[in-house]
Amino acid sequence: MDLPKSDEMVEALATGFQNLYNKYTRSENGPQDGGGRRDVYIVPVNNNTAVAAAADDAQSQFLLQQRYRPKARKTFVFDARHLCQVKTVKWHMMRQSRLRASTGQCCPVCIPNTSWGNPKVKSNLKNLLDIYNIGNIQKSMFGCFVDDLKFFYQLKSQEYKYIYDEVLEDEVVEKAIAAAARNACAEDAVVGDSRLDEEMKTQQANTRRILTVISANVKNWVYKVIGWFTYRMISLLATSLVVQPMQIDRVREAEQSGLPVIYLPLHKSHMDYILLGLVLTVNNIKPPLVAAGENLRVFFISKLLSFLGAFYIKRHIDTKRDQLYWSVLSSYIKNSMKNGHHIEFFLEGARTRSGKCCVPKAGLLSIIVDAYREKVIEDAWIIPVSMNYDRILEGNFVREQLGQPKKKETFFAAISTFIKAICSHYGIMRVDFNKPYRLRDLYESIDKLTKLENESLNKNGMEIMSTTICYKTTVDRMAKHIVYDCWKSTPIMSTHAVCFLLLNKHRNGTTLEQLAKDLTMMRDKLSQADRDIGFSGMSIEVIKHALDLLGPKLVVYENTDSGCIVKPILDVPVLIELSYYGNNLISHYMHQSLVALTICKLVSQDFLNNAITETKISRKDLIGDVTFLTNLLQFDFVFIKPCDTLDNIVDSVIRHFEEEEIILMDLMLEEERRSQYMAKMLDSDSDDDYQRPYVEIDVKYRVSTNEKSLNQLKFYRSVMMPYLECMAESAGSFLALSENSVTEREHVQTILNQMHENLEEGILSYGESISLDTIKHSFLAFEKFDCLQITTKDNIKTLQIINNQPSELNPSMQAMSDYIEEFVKQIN
Ligand SMILES: O=P(O)(O)OC[C@H](O)CO
Repeated sequence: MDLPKSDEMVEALATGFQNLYNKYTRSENGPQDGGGRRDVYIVPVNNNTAVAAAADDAQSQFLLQQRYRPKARKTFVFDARHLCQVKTVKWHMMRQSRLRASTGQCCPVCIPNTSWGNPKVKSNLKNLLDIYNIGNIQKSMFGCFVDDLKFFYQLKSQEYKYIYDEVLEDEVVEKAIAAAARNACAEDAVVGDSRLDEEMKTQQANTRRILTVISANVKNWVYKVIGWFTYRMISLLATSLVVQPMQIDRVREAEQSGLPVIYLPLHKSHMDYILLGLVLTVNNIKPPLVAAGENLRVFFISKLLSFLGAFYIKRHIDTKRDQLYWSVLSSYIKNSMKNGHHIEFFLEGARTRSGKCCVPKAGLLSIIVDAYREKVIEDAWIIPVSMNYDRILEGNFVREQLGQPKKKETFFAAISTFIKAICSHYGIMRVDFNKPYRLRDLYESIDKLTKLENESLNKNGMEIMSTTICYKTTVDRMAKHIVYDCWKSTPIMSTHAVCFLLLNKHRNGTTLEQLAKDLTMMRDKLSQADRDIGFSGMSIEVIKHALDLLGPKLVVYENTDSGCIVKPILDVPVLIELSYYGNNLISHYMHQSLVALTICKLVSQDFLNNAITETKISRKDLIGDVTFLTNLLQFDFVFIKPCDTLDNIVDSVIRHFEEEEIILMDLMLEEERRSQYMAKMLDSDSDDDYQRPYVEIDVKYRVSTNEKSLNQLKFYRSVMMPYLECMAESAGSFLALSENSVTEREHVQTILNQMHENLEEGILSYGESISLDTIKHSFLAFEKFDCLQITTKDNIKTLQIINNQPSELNPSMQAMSDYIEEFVKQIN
């Protein structure tokens, strides 16, 4: 029978009350009022009454009461009168606190002594753009403009020691000066004392010059004035500047411990330095000295940034050739920490051009680790930070990704960006601090891993790493661990989610309703996976907000027969810009995508076109191909933490795919897995593990033919496909070369042109595959695979194909190209 809506509601309420009635009973035990009347209370029906009665001794009664009463009374008891009052009294609705993933925890393997805490915490975000939200500032009659000025004026002045002389007198720097002087005289036939003295003076002057450029010159009053000015400006640009107070408290605690704090943010925008400094300043936490690239040394701005703690460093340092420079820089950073300064630098070196996190460079981190090993500092706090924007101030990096040279930073460019910025809007900005941990803990854990690896190389009769290489590997792994964790805990902003869905699910457009449905589903899945979501509210409103920020140049609305359709514009520059935002989600999908790419390669084409019903793939093949992909993309992604293994990652993806019914659950598979596990356990327990070879049992996975599962598999595959397409184009380009060698600049251009042509012809499926970064990274990967040789002379890079006898370990460029093509073949 079809009930009208109102009848349905009455039915539902009646059933609800009936259930409630069955669960509760009347009790006369309520407190007496003034007139001696007792309130009637409703209490839950105690199913254990019978049990309680049977318990004859006082102790068991007491124990039962302890077990059942407090919880029941606290949770359920309510006054019956309130039920009658509900119609007349205004309800005070208690909003249930939203729970938020407690992201940014330390690695439980490498930092085992820091507690993990709850996976979910009460959502308690704070908008710092509301000045009355920050400190004890009271609203005055003059309004917030004057109030925030007063707030900045009253901020605590921090102590910043100028350490120029300490560095000049540092023994290491003195030795480097002497070495540089000796080197300069090395070519002279006869070197007298006066010649050496002269050269020493030249090198000392050189050192002073270097140091003047490097040294920050922090002024507290500038911090306050500029702090206030930036605060006002950001209030104009952004809706909110969001932080989590709990994270700020942790940072404050670390900062007050007396150890130097090393802030390591992921680099998205030039706003990063400003935001981090501002967030710390308004919370009365001493801001760090910030390593800035020499490209930011532009008129006026460089001085200003130096007053705010920026110290300028060369973008590329050759530690062997630039020994004097390196020793001055190291000494400056070490002495800064020794003198109570905190340090901030970007492990990735430059801002990400693709939106995803970049593979880190370990140079500056090695100085910090050196300082600890040389006992210049007792230890330090590591705080990975992520700054997130609904939209970045820089606009986009499309020009550079399409191969055009980077525009130089100038004073006028900065002013024009600033003017453009205040005429636009940038939505929400977020600053998240991961849980601080000790440098020593991370260093010692990773160092142990490296040493174990070296031991195993030794036992297997392979060439071991030298002490220097061991140390370099450790620091490199530390850097990778830090960015991996940080990227994985970065919150997802509204624009990220919408762009990701448009590119990977609805390239040809969809209705707002469908997009909202997908967004809701994605939010749920991300929350289940403990990813923090940087937006709230109804999905449809979130989408409108994101589309509004992205603007009409990227996404259009189209009226069709089936209603209003939201559609990304499929031009290359637009796709690159959309993928910049969408790529933030790759951190969540990258492992699934690697496995999906491999499954699609391993199963036959017929299967994906639904022509055959079932196929099996071997785990060994799967692992082999995933390993290849991680090596191929090693300059684009950090896929694995140093303390984890690819096997673990593949296993967890397989489990996830089983839940999604992409891989079919198989009892046999479980058996095989168990025996695999047992075999491994027995093998590791065994004393004579070097005599007996370990026999791996191969497991076969059944891939589902269900249409829904196949679509899901194709979705995962699409996430990383642009990177694979770019790699395939790059490998293919070498096969068409008439010469054996070519300059990098020339060849990059050839590849870019070829990609544009292939896109038009439909050979390439994803416009966003066209990416300068990935092309350059492909060269480095091919060099690692010994297919390509890269030589640099007079700052010109030359690429040369290696025509060695190809083997399984060293595939030729042809084999490399064929192999990658198998991953990117088009499927319906
Ligand atoms: O992204 P880049 O290459 O402009 O470098 C940005 C660095 O922050 C300079 O300090």
